[in-house]
Amino acid sequence: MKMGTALIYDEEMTKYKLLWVDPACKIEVPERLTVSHDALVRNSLADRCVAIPVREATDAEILLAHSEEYLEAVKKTPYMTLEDLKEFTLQYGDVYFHPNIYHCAKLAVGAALQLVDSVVTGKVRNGMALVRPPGHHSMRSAANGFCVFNNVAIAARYAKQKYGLERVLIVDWDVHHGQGVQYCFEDDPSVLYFSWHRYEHQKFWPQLRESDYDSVGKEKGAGFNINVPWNKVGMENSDYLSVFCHLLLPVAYEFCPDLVLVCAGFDSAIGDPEGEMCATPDIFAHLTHLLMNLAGGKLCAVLEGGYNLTSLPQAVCQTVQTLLGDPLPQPANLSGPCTSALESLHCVRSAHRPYWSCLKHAADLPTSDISTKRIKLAEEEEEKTPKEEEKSTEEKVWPEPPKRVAPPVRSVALLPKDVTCPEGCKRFSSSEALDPLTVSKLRENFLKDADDGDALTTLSSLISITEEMKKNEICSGLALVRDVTMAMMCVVQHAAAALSNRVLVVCVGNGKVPSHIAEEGKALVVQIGSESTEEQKCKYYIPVCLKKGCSDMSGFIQAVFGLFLPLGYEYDPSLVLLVRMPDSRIHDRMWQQLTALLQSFAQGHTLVLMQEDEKACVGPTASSLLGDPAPPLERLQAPLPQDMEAMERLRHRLQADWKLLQITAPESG
Ligand SMILES: NCCCNCCCCCC(=O)CS
Ligand SMILES: [Zn+2]
Repeated sequence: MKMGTALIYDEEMTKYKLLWVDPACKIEVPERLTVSHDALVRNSLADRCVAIPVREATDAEILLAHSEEYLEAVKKTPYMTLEDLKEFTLQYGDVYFHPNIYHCAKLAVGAALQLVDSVVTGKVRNGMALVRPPGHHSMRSAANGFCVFNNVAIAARYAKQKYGLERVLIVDWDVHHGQGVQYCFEDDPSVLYFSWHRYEHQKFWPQLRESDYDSVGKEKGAGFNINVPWNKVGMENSDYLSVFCHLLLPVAYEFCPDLVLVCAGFDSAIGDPEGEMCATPDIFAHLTHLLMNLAGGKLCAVLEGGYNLTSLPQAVCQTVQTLLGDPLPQPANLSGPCTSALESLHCVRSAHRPYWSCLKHAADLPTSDISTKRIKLAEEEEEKTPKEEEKSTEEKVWPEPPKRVAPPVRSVALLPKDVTCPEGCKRFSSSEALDPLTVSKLRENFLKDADDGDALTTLSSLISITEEMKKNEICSGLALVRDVTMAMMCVVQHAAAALSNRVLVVCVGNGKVPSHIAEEGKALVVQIGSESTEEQKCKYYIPVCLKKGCSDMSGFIQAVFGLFLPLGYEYDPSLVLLVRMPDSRIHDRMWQQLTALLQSFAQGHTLVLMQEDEKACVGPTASSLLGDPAPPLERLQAPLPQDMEAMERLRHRLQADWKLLQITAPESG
């Protein structure tokens, strides 16, 4: 049954601010929280959430990540004069104290712990805590980067201690490196910390050598710390999605966490004076969605940074709206990752090759001298060419994120009469008859015997469903049909021709897929099975072969992240047709993961076709279409080398046409 989304916020955390002049700290203002919460209220998102009260963290909880002497020192700050506070602040970097900041810092930790309790006990499915001060820079005995206590690090330790969780994933999409989190867990294999951050070859704050991609963790924790340095500003949506698809998600699924914590900083969004990146607020809807099927959906997002008072609230709303299960926005401007991002991606994948079986086939590191020399050359080159005056971040403009309207009907089911309709789904019965022209075309094009009334009804119903999707009256649907291939042909033909849709067709299992439907590019057909179907005929028909077939979960999930998702994002369809071919042998859990992840595209307009005898799949498919998190896959063993090599060759061949398939910079080959 559908559980809610927690929202944890208390205006007490707005009651501290900078009391003196300090240029480095002036951006960290109370308004960051008020504009974010006001936007959630204004967009009717707050009242759709479960409001959970904050509480103060106890000393014991704070001591999970901090030293006693540090806590004792911070405890004295409420009684300090302004001069004492200034003096006290001097011992730390890029942070300020205030008589009420200790109280607020305890509430920020308490808010994160309340969120963990609500999600882990199942009171809610997921949630977000809007807090300040942020946490990910604070260290065992030091405040830093606006942070006093490490909210998320404490939450991870708390979750493991109180609930006996074995594995916690921390995703830090803030634009700064959460060095405090890295130090906390770098020798701990039970906490996987992933962070991307503005780095500029160590020139950007906090200018730490250990923020680079080669900090992979220590001793038993080797492999469980992943740093993606952004060596240029201006990173866009494509750069973020490429790192998720080709690095974070494969590793995260292999890690198979019991809980996902997000250091949800939005200074990585366009317009932020710290990040100077160009990713638009709607991308956070996709980043959130891509993490929501890990850990059975147990996801806790805790605010970190974010200083542009326009993009911050927009990104917060995009994140919360996705946590609530609303359809995703069409991703904006995917032009393919930039060279610098590809270099970073390549370096990180190579550095982590020894630790993750999904990366075992990552190409070698670009030999270091070439890479640094090339980068030096590139920079000298850049120095020469006069940079056109960059707009300051404050003048940056971007379109309002698109309204994400949930259609009146979430999901329909086209089923034989004897099959019960899953709860939450609406049984589809073609109410209005189709126009006679369409009917006659169906007869002549698709029906083996023209008098097959049932087949005609099924096909015309499928067409009606695609039309109602087009009008956004229905979000998604599933259908049990006698012949999936004929049904697929019919839907693609109609959708591509009549509705000028771009249709992404995902065929799971062997079976002849008439590739002519892909010819003119109105449909992109990807097929995954156990037979190496005839060589890839054209740019729009892409067969993926797994030696052991679709029952091989680790090979399958690599195809999903390494191929299907990047292709889908780049193709940007307005309809997704998911076809379960007869005897595909795919596991239900993998099927549910795929059904959930494909809703990244086409604002969730997914139509699932299954053979009539697969009645048992109706329930699980419906729950994924209704937005329930897919159950976690078991821990994945290594994918077959020959499968990975085949996918590597396929990716290499296709990346010229499909930029999001690239994982290395062009010249490094
Ligand atoms: N503008 C370039 C100078 C860098 N200033 C760094 C100030 C600390 C930022 C910490 C932060 O944002 C936490 S998420
Ligand atoms: Zn930050």
